[in-house]
Amino acid sequence: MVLQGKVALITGAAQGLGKAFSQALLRRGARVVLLDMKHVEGQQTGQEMADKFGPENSTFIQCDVTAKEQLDSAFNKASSQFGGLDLVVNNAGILDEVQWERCLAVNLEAVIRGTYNGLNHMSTQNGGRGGHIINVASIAGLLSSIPAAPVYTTSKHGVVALSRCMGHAMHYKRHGVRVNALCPSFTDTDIIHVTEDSMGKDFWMVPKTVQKLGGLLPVSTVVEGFLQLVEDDTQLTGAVMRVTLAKGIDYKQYREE
Ligand SMILES: NC(=O)c1ccc[n+]([C@@H]2O[C@H](COP(=O)([O-])OP(=O)(O)OC[C@H]3O[C@@H](n4cnc5c(N)ncnc54)[C@H](O)[C@@H]3O)[C@@H](O)[C@H]2O)c1
Ligand SMILES: CC/C=C\C[C@H](O)/C=C/C=C\C=C\C=C\[C@@H](O)[C@@H](O)C/C=C\CCC(=O)O
Repeated sequence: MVLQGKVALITGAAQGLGKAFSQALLRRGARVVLLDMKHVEGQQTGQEMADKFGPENSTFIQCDVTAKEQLDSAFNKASSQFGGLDLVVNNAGILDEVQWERCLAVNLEAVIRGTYNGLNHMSTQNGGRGGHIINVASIAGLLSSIPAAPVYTTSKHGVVALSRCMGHAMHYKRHGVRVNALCPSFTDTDIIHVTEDSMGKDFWMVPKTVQKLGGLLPVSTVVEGFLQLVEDDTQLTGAVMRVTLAKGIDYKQYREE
């Protein structure tokens, strides 16, 4: 996808990966709607983007992705303000094994809703232009050996499965919308600074695992993978991109099922 003039909606865009993805898209000439539940950080990031790239090219909408009305309304606002959507990035996520129901609601249910909303808005069947949905999963969504984070891992496995199903050629033919998953390993953002309050007694395993894996990915490497996926012009759909320190950027290969 050539990004110049395209319209993207990104959830969890106030900070971390979502903010970096937004900035990368704006740099390439896209217009970006930033969604986040954090009002102060979101306003600040929105202002930063407006100052750098022009106020007409981005907007911040406060939105808790788990609240159906807020998410639906944010999609409607984004679409009417910028004249349709071309790219939806379901990125908002949390790591919370204590309030695990919330973890599933943010990481999985809201990504399902965001994927369906993206299809509704971009489908050629509904008068849309077609487009691309990128669901931010995690390497955790491809592993079954993260005992400290069973619900987070489950949620991310769900995101990978959802993206592969909705990225299937059957859906692509119907809607003209590609769906792919992005699976980074541990990256240098706030989410990995876990405490006992959110992770329970096994929280200490996270820094240990990071150490065992050789450290954290810089955000810039994940942005590089993200941009490769967005700018891919081979009609890739249902794909799962991995970004790891050990192997860099690659795609998980699946046998025919
Ligand atoms: N950093 C990593 O190690 C890593 C690795 C793989 C995948 N991921 C995934 O990347 C995504 C982005 O995380 P990050 O690393 O930038 O972490 P982060 O904590 O810096 O950013 C997450 C953002 O999501 C927002 N958010 C959380 N709940 C929300 C809700 N209900 N509604 C709207 N916004 C909400 C937060 O306010 C925050 O701005 C997440 O899905 C995460 O699971 C992160
Ligand atoms: C616990 C989740 C924390 C942060 C969220 C984020 O999505 C990152 C997840 C990234 C990767 C998790 C990897 C966990 C791996 C464990 O199974 C560990 O035991 C593996 C240890 C060594 C593997 C060595 C290797 O294969 O190279």
